[in-house]
This record gives sequence, C-alpha cells and structure tokens, in this order.
Amino acid sequence: MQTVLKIGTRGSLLALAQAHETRARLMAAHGLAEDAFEIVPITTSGDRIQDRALAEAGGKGLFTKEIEEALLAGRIDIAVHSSKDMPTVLPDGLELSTFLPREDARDVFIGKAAARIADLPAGAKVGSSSLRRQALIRRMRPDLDVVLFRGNVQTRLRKLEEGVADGTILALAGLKRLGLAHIATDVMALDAFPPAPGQGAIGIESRIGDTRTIDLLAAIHDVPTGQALACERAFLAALDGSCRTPIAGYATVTDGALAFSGLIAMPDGSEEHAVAAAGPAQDAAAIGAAAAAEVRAKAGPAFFERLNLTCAGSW
Ligand SMILES: NCc1[nH]cc(CCC(=O)O)c1CC(=O)O
Repeated sequence: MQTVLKIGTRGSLLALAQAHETRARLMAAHGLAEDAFEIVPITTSGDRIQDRALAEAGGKGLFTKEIEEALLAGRIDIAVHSSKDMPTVLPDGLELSTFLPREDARDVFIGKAAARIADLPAGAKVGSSSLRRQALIRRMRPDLDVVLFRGNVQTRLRKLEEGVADGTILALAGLKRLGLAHIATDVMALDAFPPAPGQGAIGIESRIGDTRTIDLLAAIHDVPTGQALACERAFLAALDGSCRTPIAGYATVTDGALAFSGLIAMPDGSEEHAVAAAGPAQDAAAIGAAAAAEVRAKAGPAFFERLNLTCAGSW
C-alpha cells in the first residue's frame, strides 16, 4: 500500500510508543492498514547531550530541532511529541495542530530507600534534572539532595538501579506507555506535586496550511485536551522568559468548563506562588495568560530578581 503519512519521532522507546499510538489511532479512524503510515525515527541534539542539565545545554528546542527541519523539508508529514517537551514558540510554518486524549498527568516516585518521598532518610538523594521537580522535592523535604538525572526513561531507571540515587520521579503517562507503571512506588497527588504544562498529552506538529494532513489529523484530535493544553501553554509562554523558572500548570475541561491551577517556585523550594482560574473552555488561552499575569503580580519583581540570581550562579 502507498504511504499516506510519514510520522516523524525521536528514537527513544517512549517516543516510539507515542508514534505507534498515533499510528494506531490514525489506522482506526481512517480504516487504513499499518503500512499506510511510515514511522521515521530521527535522532535529535537533545538525545546526544547526556552530561548536562537540559536547561544549561540550550533548552527544550534541542529535542525538536532535527525533527522540525525534516517536517519543514517534507521528509515527514507530522511529528509526534510529548507536549511538555515542546517550546512555546515553534518555527515559522509549523503548529501543534492535534492532541490525543490525555493520559494521567501525575508524577510518580520510584523509591529504593523508601516508597514515598516523605519516608526517605535525611539527606537521601533523589535523581531529577527538572527544575519543577527539584523545587517540589525541596519544598516537601529541604534536607534531600537532588542530583542531576538526565537521559531517557530507561537511562534514568538504570541509574537508579546502579544506586546513583535513592529514588527518582517520572511521569506516570510515560511509564504507562512503556508498560512500566507497576514500578512506581507512589503516585503523587496533583496538588502536592503539580505536573508540568503539557504533561501526559501527546501533541502532533504539522505544517501550517497542509490541509491534506490536517484533515487526516482532525479525526484523532481530542477537543478537551486541546483546550487544556492551550491554557497551560499560554500560562507557560507568559512566564517562561529569559530565565529558567520552575513552573507547574494543569488544566481540566469538563462539559465545556475549564479549571486551571498553576505554580511558580524557586528551584530550592524556598518560595512559591500559586494561582487558580476557571472559565469557559473556549477562552482557554486567555485564561492561561491571565493566570500568568496574576501569579507574576503576586510573586512581584523581587521573586524574579532572586530567580535570576540563582540562574546566573548555576551557569
Ligand atoms: N522530558 C522527558 C519526558 N517527556 C515526556 C515524558 C513523559 C510522558 C508525558 O508527559 O507525556 C517524559 C519523561 C518523564 O518526565 O517522566
């Protein structure tokens, strides 16, 4: 059978699982066979750089650069991503047009020394490279040592087995897609450990104006997930400025009503500012942007000045 769409993805097991899920949904929606959709794995700069925290190496865009080049050049028709890894500004000509129904957005703890973060011995090591997770761990347990844990899910789990840390934090969604949900020792509540904007949602990027592709994608788009993501990404876009800020944001949509909660924090967990907002789901992006303005005002310039100092010190 002739190829209908070429699906670009990173080559990690999680990325491939997400590409396979996308293909399965496209096959079911259009009654087409597997070989109508070719999966094209692409290695990105982010996959190659393993020794530095992502934020230091150049940010989220490192995981998408080569894939977006292939999309713009027409070597692939769509790119399947973890929405939470997507920068808020995309290259000219590309858009996140489609979101699959969201998986569970919560983070889990995978503990060796204890099943829950609260029960870890004093001074225990928790592996993570996410500023949000670092801030949330320190806010619960200022005595814990957060150690740099980079690489894909398998690499992080191997480091844990090697004893590099006493526990780590991962997204439940990723573990489920890998068939590994059973290794979680604690599923953390949304309020105690709020997720990153976009967590748990597979997002599909396509070329603006490529109507043939966008029409095929329309059949697998989940409207409430798209609205929740519009809100969370607007919140992120309005806060994620020059500096690296630990940011959490999570929206739900029920019967056309959107509810959002967001948080910004100091990486060391010593200060945090929360916001909650609600409104009609069709105003998703405006609700997210207004929540960002509100939390920015609550935090005040002193918070961002302090944050910039921590940034300068860690480069
Ligand atoms: N940055 C890596 C990444 N990007 C998306 C997920 C999980 C899957 C998802 O959030 O949809 C993960 C791994 C993790 O944080 O545990």
